[in-house]
Amino acid sequence: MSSVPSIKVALLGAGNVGSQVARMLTEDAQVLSERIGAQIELIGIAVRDTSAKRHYSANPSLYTTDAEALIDAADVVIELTGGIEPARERILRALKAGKSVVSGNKALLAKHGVELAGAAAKSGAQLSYEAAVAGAIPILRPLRDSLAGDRVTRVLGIMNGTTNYILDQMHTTGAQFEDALAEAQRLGYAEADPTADVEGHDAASKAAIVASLAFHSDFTIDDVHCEGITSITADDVQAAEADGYVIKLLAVCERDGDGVNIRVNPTLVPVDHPLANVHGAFNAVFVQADNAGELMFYGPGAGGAPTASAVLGDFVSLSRRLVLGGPGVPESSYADLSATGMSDVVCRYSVGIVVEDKLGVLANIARIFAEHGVSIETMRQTKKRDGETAHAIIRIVTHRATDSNLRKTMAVVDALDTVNEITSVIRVED
Ligand SMILES: NC(=O)c1ccc[n+]([C@@H]2O[C@H](COP(=O)([O-])OP(=O)(O)OC[C@H]3O[C@@H](n4cnc5c(N)ncnc54)[C@H](O)[C@@H]3O)[C@@H](O)[C@H]2O)c1
Ligand SMILES: N[C@@H](CCO)C(=O)O
Ligand code: NA
Repeated sequence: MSSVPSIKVALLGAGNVGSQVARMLTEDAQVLSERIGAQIELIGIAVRDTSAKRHYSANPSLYTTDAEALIDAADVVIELTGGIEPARERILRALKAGKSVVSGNKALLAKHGVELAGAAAKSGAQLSYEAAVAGAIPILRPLRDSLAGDRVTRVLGIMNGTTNYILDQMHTTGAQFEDALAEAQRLGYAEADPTADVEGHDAASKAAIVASLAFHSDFTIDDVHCEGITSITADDVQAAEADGYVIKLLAVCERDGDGVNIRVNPTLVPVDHPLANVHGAFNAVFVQADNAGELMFYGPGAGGAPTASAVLGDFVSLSRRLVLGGPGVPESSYADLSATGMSDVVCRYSVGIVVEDKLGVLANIARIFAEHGVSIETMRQTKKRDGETAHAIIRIVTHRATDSNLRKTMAVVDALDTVNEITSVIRVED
């Protein structure tokens, strides 16, 4: 083994992911040490309650509530507590002292990534966070290293396991939204506050991280247009199936003129599209690059052990560099591109409108679409009877239109006396 006598590891957090990392660092310590070329030693696990029951019980003497003292005694810090504070302060404490850090904290990285990367670059420490996006799937290292010589034009995919699990259950078993969410929480996929998952914020954090690496710029979650899945109903799911689609929460980061458009929204995906067959908490990410063409990354996007695999990969990689010596390689943000707004984004749409079932209503709606330059591809009407009044549900799929034209169209349609409700406006992936 090398002249580095040992690498002392501090683990912050022992929840779904942290406890699996503790297990791997304990059970695989010898194998990991061989791969790194130096003995590794887990010196402590910072938790809030040292007596709490955990998925994996490490040596009881390792648990401590004094995270700061643990960080100060370590060579490498693995942060798996989540949230902004005190995670941010603790990571900065480590980086400023030249200690390398592994984190899976996408919420923090998508908000304060520039500050953290700056602290790492200043002290020469390394900051790695493969676990932050798409769980076990290697996607950040490919973007950062393997594709560093190419020009990425688009990254698109399913980047949140919880919402994919919920939508998949709604499609395949007819499960209710709330039941599927509870199961995703039980299985360890969801964030501590699952609002982050279902409102799309978790996928938006990931999209900001991915876009920053893919386009060599600094983006934060504030640069991401974000819609979650809370408004998706069983009716939307059934209507999508009737038209030959499934609903997926997609994250898209793409070159848009001189900038980058970054968005997260529910999307209708044709049933024969590869993304339609991404089930459960699996994720899939497509990357398009000028020379590589189209690449697809697929695998478990959430869960304790799969995510711990990505954490350990980062840990081995940065520990090898510690053994070799020299500073970490900073991220490049030379391109300095800006995020673009939504108004010029072009795609197809599926809309659901509840109308009074009267002569001329359909023709009037079709006319409004045409007047706004939004061409209708298909239109389907079904009867809906509630109480005295006869209603119809109109489902329209449009040809490609700009986001602004579609919004203007829907505003005019919504104002019609004969329109009861616009139940959904969902983008359609070609
Ligand atoms: N669960 C997943 O599938 C998954 C996947 C990728 C990334 N992540 C990320 O990994 C991190 C951990 O996720 P998780 O699912 O293990 O969460 P979790 O809620 O199961 O575990 C977090 C643990 O950290 C502890 N903790 C919180 N604040 C603390 C503090 N100040 N000091 C000490 N301990 C504290 C909590 O008590 C809890 O035990 C989060 O940033 C999450 O976004 C999770
Ligand atoms: N809550 C996240 C964990 C993985 O990042 C998800 O469901 O995808
Ligand atoms: Na990953």
